[in-house]
Amino acid sequence: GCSDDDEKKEETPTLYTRLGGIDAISTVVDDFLTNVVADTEINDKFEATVADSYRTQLLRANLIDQICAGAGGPCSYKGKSMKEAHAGMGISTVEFNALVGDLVKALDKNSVPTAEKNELLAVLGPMKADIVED
Ligand code: HEM
Repeated sequence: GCSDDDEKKEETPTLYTRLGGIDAISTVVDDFLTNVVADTEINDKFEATVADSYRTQLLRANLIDQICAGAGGPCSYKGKSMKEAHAGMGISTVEFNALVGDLVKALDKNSVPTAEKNELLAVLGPMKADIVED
């Protein structure tokens, strides 16, 4: 009946909501891409992307959708699988970690709290196996 126990508990909002929704995620992705392009450890791999504004915008849109969807938001990722997208690039663990560092910097710049930061990294971390080739 009406006991408190039967009532719907306050559910924790999705990670998507706690990150601040699509606008906040888009800002993080923009800062992330800025960091990547400035990161001499990995920016050689993005030379062709940066030289082509269509490719840059597509990458931005795919990253926003991927993070939104992975965080439980109302987006669907329409890009390639991580294996397909990175095949033959020879990405190393060192480079993978550098890119994650660039994402962490972007999350910190936007004051994303530790819990949400770690949850997002836990969504992306398992993709390493499909991206790194060393
Ligand atoms: C968790 C880590 C990573 C995630 C979530 C991720 C995500 C993505 C996504 C969503 C795409 C677009 C796929 C498509 O076009 O359909 C992409 C492409 C790409 N990624 Fe990654 N990536 C990661 C790590 C890396 C690393 C470590 C490097 C290199 C150091 C890298 C280099 C690239 C390049 C060069 C492209 C192609 C961009 C273009 O289309 O011009 N990625 N990645």
